[in-house]
Amino acid sequence: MDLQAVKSTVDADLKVTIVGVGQVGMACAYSILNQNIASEITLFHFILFTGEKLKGEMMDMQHGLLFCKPVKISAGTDFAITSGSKLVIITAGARQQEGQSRLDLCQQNTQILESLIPSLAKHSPNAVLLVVSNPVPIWSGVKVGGVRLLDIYPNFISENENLKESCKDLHREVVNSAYEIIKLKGYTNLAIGLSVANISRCILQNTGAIRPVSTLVKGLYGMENEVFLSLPCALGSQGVTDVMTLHLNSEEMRLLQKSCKTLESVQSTLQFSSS
Ligand SMILES: NC(=O)c1ccc[n+]([C@@H]2O[C@H](COP(=O)([O-])OP(=O)(O)OC[C@H]3O[C@@H](n4cnc5c(N)ncnc54)[C@H](O)[C@@H]3O)[C@@H](O)[C@H]2O)c1
Repeated sequence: MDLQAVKSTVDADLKVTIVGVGQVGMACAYSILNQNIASEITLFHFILFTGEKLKGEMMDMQHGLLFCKPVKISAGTDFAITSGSKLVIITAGARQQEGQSRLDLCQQNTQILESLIPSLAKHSPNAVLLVVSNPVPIWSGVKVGGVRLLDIYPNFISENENLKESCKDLHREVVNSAYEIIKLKGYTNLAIGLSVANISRCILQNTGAIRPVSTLVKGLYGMENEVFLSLPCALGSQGVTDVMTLHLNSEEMRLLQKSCKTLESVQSTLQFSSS
């Protein structure tokens, strides 16, 4: 078997299903199409919510194939069309409105996920599920050459008053940036689409690269309960293969555990139709 034959076998097997064809779903589909990382992109949508839009989105992407590497584009409202996916990306869900936090969407999106995941898993039992619908907790950190600045010079920020203020401003801006974009254009989609395509590449090509994604943190950093929150994780064809252990100072540890408690208290209020 020559290399080309091996390559085409691998490529032919990389089906990605995108669930939900709203702003985020289509930005993910378009970014994945442009990055030549899937052999098939399937758009799936609940029949109740679609009208003619699903067909329109599929045709629009198909018309662009002249300018991309060959990819099969399909779409449908029957779960059977998602069969055999390697990766299922869920973007169906209520979106944040101005003034709403990610946590406000929890109950509504939990019910949507409950209605989707069993059937998606039945048709693609080996797929990695990537949930984009909110709430998705976000980890963010600054490193230079893979090393945290604070690990080299722990007092770098605390000894420099101007820098301390700049860091606070930067932190505020990062935390508020999505809300600012929602205020300006009504939703966020392009950056998240590119970010999802990048995560998809790590999974489909089994790269082992580190990306911040939300994962089960029970047993890590002294957290005892079943909470999912974002930490830097190694990603491969099985999804999250490792969670990175970071050196956190006592303040960072306190904040991480505070986030854990916040998510835990939201989780405890959620109602599941199966329970
Ligand atoms: N993880 C992130 O960083 C990030 C960034 C942006 C948006 N989001 C989230 O992604 C989700 C989608 O956002 P969007 O801007 O594409 O919204 P949108 O309104 O444009 O599209 C939502 C899609 O979900 C479908 N949908 C809505 N209710 C449904 C239901 N009950 N059952 C099945 N399908 C349903 C809609 O028909 C539509 O296709 C939201 O939850 C949003 O908060 C996450």
